Amino acid sequence: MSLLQVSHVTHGYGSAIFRRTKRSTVLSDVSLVIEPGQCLGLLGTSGAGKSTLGKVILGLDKPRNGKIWFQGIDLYAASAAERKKLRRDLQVVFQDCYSSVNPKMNAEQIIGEPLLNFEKLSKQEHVRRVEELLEIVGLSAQDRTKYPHEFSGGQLQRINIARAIALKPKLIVLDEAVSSLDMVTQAAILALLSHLKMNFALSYLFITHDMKAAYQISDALAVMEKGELVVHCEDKEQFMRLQHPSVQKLVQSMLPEHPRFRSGRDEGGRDRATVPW
Ligand SMILES: Nc1ncnc2c1ncn2[C@@H]1O[C@H](COP(=O)(O)OP(=O)(O)OP(=O)(O)O)[C@@H](O)[C@H]1O
Repeated sequence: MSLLQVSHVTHGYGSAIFRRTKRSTVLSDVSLVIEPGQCLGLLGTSGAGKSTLGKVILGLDKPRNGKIWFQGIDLYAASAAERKKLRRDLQVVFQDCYSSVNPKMNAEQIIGEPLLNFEKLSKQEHVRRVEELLEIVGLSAQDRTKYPHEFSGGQLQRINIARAIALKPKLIVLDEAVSSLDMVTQAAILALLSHLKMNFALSYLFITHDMKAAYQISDALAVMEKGELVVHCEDKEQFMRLQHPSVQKLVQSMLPEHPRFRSGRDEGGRDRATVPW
């Protein structure tokens, strides 16, 4: 059974006014799957509908049509008890690490919030779990008393990741989660996410416009255009070889500056199926 199955989802915004329907379609008949332990990179230009799909998958925005199956349960038809369980297993990390946290809460309060909501831990156990989570994401136990303004953007995104993994979820929606970070920090956070995925058997929906970042972290890749899923490929190496114009454009966008890697052929005249670095 797939972990997540998005089945023929259509969604839009707007409302019917005086019987005249003024609605825009943002998602058109989107279907995809994410398997346990898999990262699906979801690419597309601005306004393609990626974040809207993320919200629909998170259970935050009921689609007009179609179904979201998460762990075999119809997300929008689930009972209250089922929804509570699904909420634990479905987490999110957004792009803006600063607006994702309450500036008046310290790291312990931020990371510990889901634990307080979902688990009954003693004060001692609670602190120990928070300290452990801080260390898992590459910060130190002493950081628990610090406030958001005392962290860099990269460190704060680590705090957001620690909060997202606190309840040992199955799927994390990473919505442009590394996009606002500088290249070095971005690489470090991508390495952390890959490490966590392997060690905690996590699955990700990695929403991005950055082909290089998507290639680095994903197993499968998909492309959205104007609300439609135009490409969905289970194997990222195979994706790189697709002739679809959107894929070609994305592959070109990630070619390194070095002339050796600019052409589609290597020194021996062989096809470069993938981009080496
Ligand atoms: N709450 C909303 N009300 C009305 N329109 C919305 C709303 N949220 C998004 N949209 C519109 O839906 C379309 C898709 O937006 P969405 O944010 O899902 O795209 P995206 O691919 O994630 O783009 P970006 O990479 O810029 O975030 C856009 O045209 C956007 O203006």
